[in-house]
Amino acid sequence: MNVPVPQAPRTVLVTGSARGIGRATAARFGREGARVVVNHPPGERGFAQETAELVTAAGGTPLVVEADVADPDAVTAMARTVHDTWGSLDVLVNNAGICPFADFFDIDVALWDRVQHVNLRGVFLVTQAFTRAMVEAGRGGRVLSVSSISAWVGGSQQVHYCTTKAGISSLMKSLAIVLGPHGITCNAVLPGAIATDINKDDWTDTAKVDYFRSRIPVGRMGEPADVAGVLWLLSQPESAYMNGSDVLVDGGMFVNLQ
Ligand SMILES: NC(=O)C1=CN([C@@H]2O[C@H](COP(=O)(O)OP(=O)(O)OC[C@H]3O[C@@H](n4cnc5c(N)ncnc54)[C@H](O)[C@@H]3O)[C@@H](O)[C@H]2O)C=CC1
Ligand SMILES: C[C@H](O)[C@@H]1OC(=O)[C@H](O)[C@@H]1O
Repeated sequence: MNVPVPQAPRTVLVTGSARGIGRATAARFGREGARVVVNHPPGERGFAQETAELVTAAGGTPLVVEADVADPDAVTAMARTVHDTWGSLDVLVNNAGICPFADFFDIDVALWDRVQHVNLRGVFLVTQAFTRAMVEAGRGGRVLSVSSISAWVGGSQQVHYCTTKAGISSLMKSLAIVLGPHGITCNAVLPGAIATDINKDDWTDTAKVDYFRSRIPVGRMGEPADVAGVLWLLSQPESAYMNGSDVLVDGGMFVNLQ
């Protein structure tokens, strides 16, 4: 099936868009006049409202929806709200994620499960809930999931986290096969070191920040807009033949071994 050109205004869901990369991505899609679902977990409505104001200021139309992506019932309710309000999506950005740094021997089952449920099960739940209607709508579309450079490398304090990022990348490859025949492409974006809250505490270690910066050929840490721009690019008609790809967004950090 030829992938139809998405018709403006497009309807976009960005999970975890109260802050960080998700916020920048929601605002970026707002700039094209999109209808943007701003998703946030319980307790972050204030941040989400700030994102909604940015979407509106950029020219888009926001819809703030609370849902913990790890909670199947909350995801089902979010899908019902979005479909009742705007119908099916054109673009799904699976962005929500957590990375509570911890020593391997300090990771208990509860922490392991929480990271797995938010970062990986959440992508499964949201993608299944929303692509079912996308298939029925027959307009094609995009599923873009934020994996990480951590899908390709390890982290001594990220044993629980890196596995979820590798899982996201793998999930997109299988879904590329399932959804491709419906004109819905599935790709993973793999950011490197991006200055957001997820790193706020970890980057108080100035030696680590200096090491990261020394590994990045473009000479700077990433910003949320660096990732948002690539996510927007991958939503464009010109990316229609990318399906099952991993797209590094790291300034050259991964390849810079020597
Ligand atoms: N900042 C970085 O260096 C990198 C980040 N990433 C990924 O980028 C994505 C966004 O993270 P950042 O913006 O950096 O961090 P962040 O901590 O600034 O933002 C995370 C977002 O996820 C939301 N969130 C957390 N748990 C949620 C849940 N259960 N349900 C719904 N939303 C939830 C938060 O409200 C927040 O908006 C994550 O998937 C992260 O793994 C990947 C590679 C590098
Ligand atoms: C949370 C990490 O510091 C950040 O997110 C990732 O996926 C990479 O490991 C980055 O360093």
